[in-house]
Amino acid sequence: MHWWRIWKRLNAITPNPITAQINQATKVNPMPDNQALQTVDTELAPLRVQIDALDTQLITLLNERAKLAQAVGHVKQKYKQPVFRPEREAQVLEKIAQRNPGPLPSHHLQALWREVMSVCRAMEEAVKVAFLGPAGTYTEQAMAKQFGHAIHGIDCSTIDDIFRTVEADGAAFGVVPIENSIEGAINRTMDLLLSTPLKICGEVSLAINHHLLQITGDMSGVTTIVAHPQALAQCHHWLKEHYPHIEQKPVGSNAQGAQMAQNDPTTAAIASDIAAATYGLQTVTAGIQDDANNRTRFIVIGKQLCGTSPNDKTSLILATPNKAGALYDLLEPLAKHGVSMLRFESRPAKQKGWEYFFYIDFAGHIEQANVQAALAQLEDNSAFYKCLGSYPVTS
Ligand SMILES: O=C(O)C(=O)C[C@]1(C(=O)O)C=C[C@@H](O)C=C1
Repeated sequence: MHWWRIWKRLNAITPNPITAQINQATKVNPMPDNQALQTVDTELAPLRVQIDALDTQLITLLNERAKLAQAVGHVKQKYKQPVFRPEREAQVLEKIAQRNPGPLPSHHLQALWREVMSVCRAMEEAVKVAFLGPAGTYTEQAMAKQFGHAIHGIDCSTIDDIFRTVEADGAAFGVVPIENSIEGAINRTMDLLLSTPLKICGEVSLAINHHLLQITGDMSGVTTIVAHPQALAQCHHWLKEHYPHIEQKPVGSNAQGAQMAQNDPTTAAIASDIAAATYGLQTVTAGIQDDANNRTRFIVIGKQLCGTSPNDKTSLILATPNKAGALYDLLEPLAKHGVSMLRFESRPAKQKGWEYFFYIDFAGHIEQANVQAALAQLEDNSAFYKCLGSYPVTS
């Protein structure tokens, strides 16, 4: 028997003043384990009977919901319509929050419902989604946040691969990072959006918590720290302060770095807690990003156009004619038609020196009359115009 159990047994027979003090201070139940468990279980029994009864009702209700989703699936099949409808899912999630009487927080209920819709959707068809692999990346987390877990994830090794896989119908959707709250735009995604025929049909915002990971949690023999260049940049000051002499090596993804650290004690990785669990690494230091509110926004790309939801945004790429006041003229239609701009980024037009493409997000859906009027005028004013799609806003 473990010494701690023997000590507890002895104390149960002859209460000693030190234990009594500790018990008082920490409010530990002084009853021996089995007796305490029995007493607690007796008091819990009627509550558990009620939980079991509610679980039975929930099982029945969830299966009723799944049967309705199957019926929806048959109608969609008849009219050759897509299974995944992001605007409908956004509507369902909004209703969940509106109808929630508590005490469960709405964002927890919504997370549950994402999984409910994911399994209902899978009764229609398991949607194929391409993400930046290997297992354990933030992109995989973003994919699960958007689609739930009942999907067929296809792991790709680069952002380019994700675009190509979806373009070639190897997956119906892809999830790619587009901007980070510390480092700004993900340039490769921005550049690929310019030429792809794919549309944006959703977005996911994810809190990013980077941890320093090593196979045994010991940094004494570590000669290299590996991570995606974005993660290295997001932890730049922390690394400079704590490990200024260890070489930093960029790799394709943080999960790939974690995979490398799994097989090499001289390598430490910067990755998520999911990657740590996936590759059996120990956390040397948690939360090493320079900004505690580090977030990355991901977009969902696909061939599908999204219908309207309660709260949509639209993304465009524009270029101005090369003349004075062109940018002002370009954006004037947004103000004129009461459309609010949410994001404005520029990327150099690579073929032409000192000319730019402008990436603009604004509130509203392309099916709204004021948006259509603004877009018609924007298109007239632009030297280049591409609409990337309208899709539900998520926080
Ligand atoms: O309403 C639909 O179109 C459904 O297929 C049902 C459902 C759901 O479970 O609520 C499932 C998948 C769709 O992406 C949207 C919603």
